[in-house]
Amino acid sequence: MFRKSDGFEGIIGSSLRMQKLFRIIDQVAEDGESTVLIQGESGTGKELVARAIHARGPRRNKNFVPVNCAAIPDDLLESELFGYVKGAFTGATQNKMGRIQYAAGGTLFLDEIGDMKPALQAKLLRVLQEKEYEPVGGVKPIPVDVRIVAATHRDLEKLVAEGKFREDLYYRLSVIPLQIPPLRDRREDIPLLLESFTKVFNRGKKHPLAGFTEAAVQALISYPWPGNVRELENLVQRLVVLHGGETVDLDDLPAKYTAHMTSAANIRQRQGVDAGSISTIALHEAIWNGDGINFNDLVDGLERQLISQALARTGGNKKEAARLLNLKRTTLIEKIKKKRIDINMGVQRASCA
Ligand SMILES: Nc1ncnc2c1ncn2[C@@H]1O[C@H](COP(=O)(O)OP(=O)(O)OP(=O)(O)O)[C@@H](O)[C@H]1O
Repeated sequence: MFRKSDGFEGIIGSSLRMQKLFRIIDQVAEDGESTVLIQGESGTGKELVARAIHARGPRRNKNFVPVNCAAIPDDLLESELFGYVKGAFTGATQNKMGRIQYAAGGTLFLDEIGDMKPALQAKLLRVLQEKEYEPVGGVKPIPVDVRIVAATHRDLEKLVAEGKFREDLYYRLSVIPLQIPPLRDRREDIPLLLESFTKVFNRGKKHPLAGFTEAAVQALISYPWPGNVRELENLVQRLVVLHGGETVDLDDLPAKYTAHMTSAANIRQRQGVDAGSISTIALHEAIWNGDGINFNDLVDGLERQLISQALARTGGNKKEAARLLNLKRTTLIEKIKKKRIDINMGVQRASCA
């Protein structure tokens, strides 16, 4: 979808939470050995994170091998992972290399690890503890050097408590636990994701999508996104097809993306009061959930957006951007450095808007 040069290894996000995640990915990647357990809801980008860990670490020149433990039937998963020797079962007419061996020297990404059956969990534990495995039907252990990155959208601790997941394997896997926040907990990223996906899906289109009205963006910012970034990506793809050449307004959004608002008219009214002001994004009531808000994240996200937009409007000219923001130039430069704001990103965003 995104190129590796977009965002952080193709992961888009400028919220404080994502910036923190990027820093941790770099630390984890550098280590190159420890097992990582990535947890997060479906569609939050767990596979992207696993790929980034591989791509930024010392194993990058060897294979990254993804295996979806939920998608492969139980009886096939064992031979897919560990391979088999000739004669292991009817139809095994020759030796077959398993994906663990294919990942040797590189990274094995075990997606949906929570779905792995107990017998296989025991075999995997052996790989982690002894750094060796036996192919199906084999008698001799084969040594293997592989980094294991596992992911799940399930609560593994709960599965352990219910006796469905081995406790020893859980501890072995979660040497480095990474939690990816759901999109509703980093709503500041939504405008950037909308712009970035629009740019991608607009490529080569005769009638590219012109963008989104402020009201449409407001509605999308306050939508709960149960399908996370995958859902947002799919929505933008659909809008590019159905509304090419237009600016997406509230009425163009499928009903479920506006149903959470009190009424469309209500939003327009708010817009009227504070037309064009980005502060309505951060102050929208929908940011309040049962747990309260993350004040620092929201303020940081708002600052980033304002700075990026000012840079975008001025083609990256810091002096002009500082004037638009009514900030001292030195203050702006300090903030750009401290927040590691990508000046080019702002300029690109301006040219695609
Ligand atoms: N921060 C992000 N920036 C850009 N694209 C993203 C981001 N997060 C997710 N995506 C995109 O969303 C889709 C789902 O991502 P991915 O498969 O990594 O999620 P996942 O958490 O592994 O999902 P699942 O648990 O369902 O396997 C992909 O198309 C991916 O490119």
